[in-house]
Amino acid sequence: MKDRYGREIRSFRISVTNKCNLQCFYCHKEGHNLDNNNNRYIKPEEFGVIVKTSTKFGVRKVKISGGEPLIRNDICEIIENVKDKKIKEISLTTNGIFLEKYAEKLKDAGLNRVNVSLDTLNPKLYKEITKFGDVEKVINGIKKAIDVGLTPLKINFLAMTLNIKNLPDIMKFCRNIGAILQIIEFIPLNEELKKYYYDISTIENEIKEKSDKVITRKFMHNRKKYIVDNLEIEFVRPMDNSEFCMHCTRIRLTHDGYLKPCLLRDDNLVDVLTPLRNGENLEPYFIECINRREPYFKFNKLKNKNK
Ligand SMILES: Nc1nc2c(ncn2[C@@H]2O[C@H](COP(=O)(O)OP(=O)(O)OP(=O)(O)O)[C@@H](O)[C@H]2O)c(=O)[nH]1
Ligand code: SF4
Ligand code: SF4
Repeated sequence: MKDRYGREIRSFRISVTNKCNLQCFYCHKEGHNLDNNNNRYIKPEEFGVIVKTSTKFGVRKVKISGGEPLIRNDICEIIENVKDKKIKEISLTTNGIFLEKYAEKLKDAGLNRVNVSLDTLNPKLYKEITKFGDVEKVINGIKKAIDVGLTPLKINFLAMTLNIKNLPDIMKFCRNIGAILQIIEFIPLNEELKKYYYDISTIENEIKEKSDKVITRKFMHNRKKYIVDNLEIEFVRPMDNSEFCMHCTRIRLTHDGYLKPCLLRDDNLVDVLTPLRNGENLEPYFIECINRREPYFKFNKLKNKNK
């Protein structure tokens, strides 16, 4: 099904918890919502029903996120329930601290690949950014995940003024271990964070010039992917980027059971857990969520078909 802006629905990002073992100063608290009610803790089989319904509207890829998804001790059961013949890929985004411990079990449960956040290899700076994190654990987790085949593994590098000097080291690391590098533009959530904003277009231009090949990821916000000396580098530039939003094919589920039409909005959620627990058909709730979708950064070429 397409939304009012002609955008298809292909991927479903499900937050399985709003809790995290780290406290990054820039955290979006993506899993966080108005409702902090334990009764709305979603069970593995409930994720299964919700994801199965989403496949009727075009979803073929599931991204599991948090908070930190690996703090749920039933994470493997969640993955087993989400598996469906129509779902072509299940991936998970993690801070990597518990990855070494879980990698093999996740793979056995049916997870295809992981994205790991890594803003620096420097232990001191890593701790400064994450408050409690030990970067050694993350590095070991990444290596283990590659060993067990949770690949292609992506490293998420959030480009900020305070870590941009670390980018060459991260590039070298990714090249050595065969990971894909995602360079993500930082979205300052408040005035105080604006000093960390770093415009990644200069780096993108440099990389574009050096690259051997450029690929556009259709259905993934039309993101550009560059290949430089065997290293794949992808740029994620959501800030004020109307093209990014125009090609957005994602819906989300909050950790407490609301369908979320857009990452950056909390005012248009659709409760799907209550109807699920009342034994209702969930399709009308998905239709409502899809109808509420709007590109956050609008582009004047986009036409609202209802107008
Ligand atoms: N604004 C916006 N940003 C997004 C969206 N999806 C992902 N991002 C950004 O991209 C970052 C990386 O997301 P990941 O969860 O690692 O996965 P992904 O890159 O979206 O997906 P894959 O490349 O397919 O693994 C997030 O931290 C967000 O900053 C989206 O729909 N809207
Ligand atoms: S690891 Fe992710 S969820 Fe946890 S605090 Fe950092 S940004 Fe937030
Ligand atoms: S900001 Fe909203 S509309 Fe834009 S890409 Fe992200 S989720 Fe999609």
